[in-house]
Order: sequence, then C-alpha cells, then structure tokens
Amino acid sequence: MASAPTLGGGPQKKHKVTIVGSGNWGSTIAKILAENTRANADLFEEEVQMWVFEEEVSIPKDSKYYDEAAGDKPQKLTEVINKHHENVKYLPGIALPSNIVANPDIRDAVKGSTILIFNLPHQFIGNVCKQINGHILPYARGISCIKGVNVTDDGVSLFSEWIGDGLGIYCGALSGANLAREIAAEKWSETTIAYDPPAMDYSRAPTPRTGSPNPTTGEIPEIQHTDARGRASKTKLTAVPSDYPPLDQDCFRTLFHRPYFHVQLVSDVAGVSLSGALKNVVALAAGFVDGRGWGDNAKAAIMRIGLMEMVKFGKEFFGETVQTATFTESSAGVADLITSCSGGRNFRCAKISVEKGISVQEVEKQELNGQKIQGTTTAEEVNSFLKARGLESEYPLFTAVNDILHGKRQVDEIPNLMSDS
Ligand SMILES: NC(=O)C1=CN([C@@H]2O[C@H](COP(=O)(O)OP(=O)(O)OC[C@H]3O[C@@H](n4cnc5c(N)ncnc54)[C@H](O)[C@@H]3O)[C@@H](O)[C@H]2O)C=CC1
Ligand SMILES: O=C(CO)COP(=O)(O)O
Repeated sequence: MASAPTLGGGPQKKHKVTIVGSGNWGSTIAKILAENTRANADLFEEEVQMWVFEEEVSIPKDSKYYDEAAGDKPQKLTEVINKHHENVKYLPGIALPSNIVANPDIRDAVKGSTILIFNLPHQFIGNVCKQINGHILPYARGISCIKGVNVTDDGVSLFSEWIGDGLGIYCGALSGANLAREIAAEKWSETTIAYDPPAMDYSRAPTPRTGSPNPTTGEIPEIQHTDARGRASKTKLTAVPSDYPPLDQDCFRTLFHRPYFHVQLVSDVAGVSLSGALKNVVALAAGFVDGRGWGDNAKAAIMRIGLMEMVKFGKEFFGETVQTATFTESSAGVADLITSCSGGRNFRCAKISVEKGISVQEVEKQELNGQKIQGTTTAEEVNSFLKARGLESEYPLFTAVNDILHGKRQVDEIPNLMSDS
C-alpha cells in the first residue's frame, strides 16, 4: 500500500480511485480524476483504475491507430485504451492521461480502492454491484454519476442509496449540466456533488440527518434511507481508518474540481439524483416538439412544465429529504434541464425520431454507436410507478412522453395534454 509521511511522522495512506464504467461520461470523468490524482499526490494514488465492459473494436485503415500487423482483426477495447490512451469507441479524439488503467476485470479493478465512482448506464448497475459485493474495502466510499432511478414493484429508490445499501458503504451523487463531449474538450462547466456521510468522515459539523459518533462509546451511527413507500433501510458503516486523509466533501471536491469543471457541493443527495434522472424524460419531450419544428417557445414550455413535475415528484415521494432549491438553483437541476433540452442525446434522438418517423430506440441504435440514452427506460419506470398508484394524470408530461414512446399518443397531442399544467 502506498504511503506518504504526515506531520506526525506516521504513515499516511493514500486513496486509491476506481471508476466503474467507461462510456462517454465514464471516460470523461476518468480523465478528470486522473488529472487530479496526479496533481494531488499527497491524497491520492496516481493510478486510476477504469473498469471497462470488454468488447472488441475494429480500427479503420484511415485511423492513426491502424496496425498493419493486426489488420482488420478486432482488438480488445481495454488493450486499445491502454496502448493509445484513448477510448476510441466511446470518447474518440480525446487524449486520456496515461495514469488511467483500463481493466476488464471488475473485481480486480475495485480491489483495494477507497473511492469508487459509479458511472455507467443505469440498466447495468445491478449486475455490476452483484459482482463486486464482498470484494470491496468495507470502508470504501462511493459517488454515483448515474442519471436514472431504480424502480421496482416496491417503489422508486435512488442509485446512490441503492448502491450504498447493497454494498454497505456510503455513496453520494454527482450530477450537473454536463454534456460529456464538451467537458472532455475542457470547455468550462459546473457540476453538483451531493455528499453527506455521517460525521465520522467529516471535518465539518454533522447535519441532523447523518448525526455524529456517540461521544462516549464512539459508536458510528447508521445511515437511514427511506424509499418511496416510506420503508426505511439502514446501512451500518465502517469508519475510514484514520491513517487515510479524511474522505469528506473537501476530498471529493479536490478529486473532481478542474479549472474547466467547477464543483458545487450540497448535501441533498436525493434532489441531485432525482434531477439527473427525471430531466432525461423532459429532454425527450423537448426533442419531440423540436422535431415537429415548433420552435423555442414550445421547448421552453416543455422545460417549465417538466421542471414543475420534477419538483412535484421529488416532494411527493421523497418528502423533506429533497430541497426545491436543488431543482431550481443547482447545476444538477435547472441547468442540466436546459443543456439536456438543447443538445443532449435524449433530446437529439427524440428530435430525429420525429423527423424521420422512426422510434427513438431505432435512432439510438443508428446514431449513437453503442452509447445508451437513459430517458426511454426512465420514462417507462416512472410511468409504471405512477400508474400503480393511479397518479398518471397528475404528471401529464411524464405520462405523455411514455405514451408517445409506446405509440399510444402522438406528438401533436402534447399541447392539449398539457392544457392544465
Ligand atoms: N454522456 C453524457 O454526456 C453524460 C452521461 N451521463 C450519465 O452517465 C451514465 C453513463 O453514461 P455514459 O458514460 O454516457 O455511457 P455511454 O452511453 O456512452 O456508453 C454505454 C456504456 O455501457 C457499457 N455497456 C454496454 N453493455 C454493458 C453491459 N451489459 N454491462 C455493463 N456495461 C455495459 C459500454 O461499455 C459503455 O461503456 C448514464 O447514467 C448517463 O445518463 C451523465 C452526464 C453526461
Ligand atoms: O446528462 C447529460 C448532460 O448533463 C447528458 O444527457 P444525454 O444522456 O441526453 O446526452
């Protein structure tokens, strides 16, 4: 284990960072993390592990990476990334720092890491967590960059909480107006990180939700989560050993903040996670109306109604744990809604689907080269949750998007369906 001297002369371990996922956003975040682990050698091990869902890629003849010896033979994506320091499939044209190690073995990638960054399409996270459960450090901490919600028959839960509960660790959330391709090109943007673990990790005062260790016994409080049906779950955390730098908000700010990627810290994990998930449904609606050529006023109307439904959903099902300001003031809320409804993949796929008269899923396959949009599944998941509670009519925009995706409604019906909003 790498160590560095402390003021007291004792060993000071460094945090090891693993990113679970390597798509368009996953690879962009890996770039940011690797730049910052290099710049902060007192806190972090320089090498960043990046778990890659292994697949084979063909390198075209006109590519600078074309290898005469290999010819057209497909090559493993991990090997291409480690050799050329570029994710040629999911983030082409962007140089990745050489301290990123692409690893196809998920258990090996997370081994010994104190910091786990979850960044993959939400439909794959369940299987990945199953594979790493029991193979991570008990005192690891996580951040979920996933934009989606976890819906089961029992209710809606946030991936940050679901990952935390499942793995027995604390997991915060990162979300913002963050089109990956712009950030990978180092164009300035803001993001929001919500990280609010019990005070044992904290250099600041504890919040009422997370409490602090019992001053007499030193016992660590459990983290309590309440799902959308009001059912509570508790995660008993293992404290981060004191020979590591504190794993607090400041540590995560240092890990993520770049001159071109400004981090705003909040404690509302639920609000940040929900905003990121629900705005994808709204972005599909914005794409539908743009595809019909209705212009910016219609798109603004969609954003206004969508934001209202996002806040209503958060307040109705997550109560006091979400703050309205997260939706209306943070990068994770209104700013992400605007960028996603302007140039996101959900928006673009929905727009093209209307223009070409084909399904959004078909456009996704044709246009995105393996990238996955999240709005289609989130629209279905949110709809099945609302339907089961007889609440579809209270969320006309969310409901209309799902109905259009399933051919039950037409885009032209949107104005009438929104008439009471
Ligand atoms: N791309 C963007 O601009 C942004 C994306 N996000 C969010 O980040 C999350 C990750 O998305 P991206 O990195 O964009 O992914 P992506 O859509 O670019 O790529 C798909 C990824 O899924 C992986 N994959 C395919 N099949 C798999 C399987 N069976 N098991 C596990 N992995 C599999 C692929 O290897 C690839 O890494 C999503 O929740 C997305 O909403 C958030 C902010 C920006
Ligand atoms: O979340 C995003 C921007 O913040 C990306 O949205 P898309 O997945 O629709 O591209």
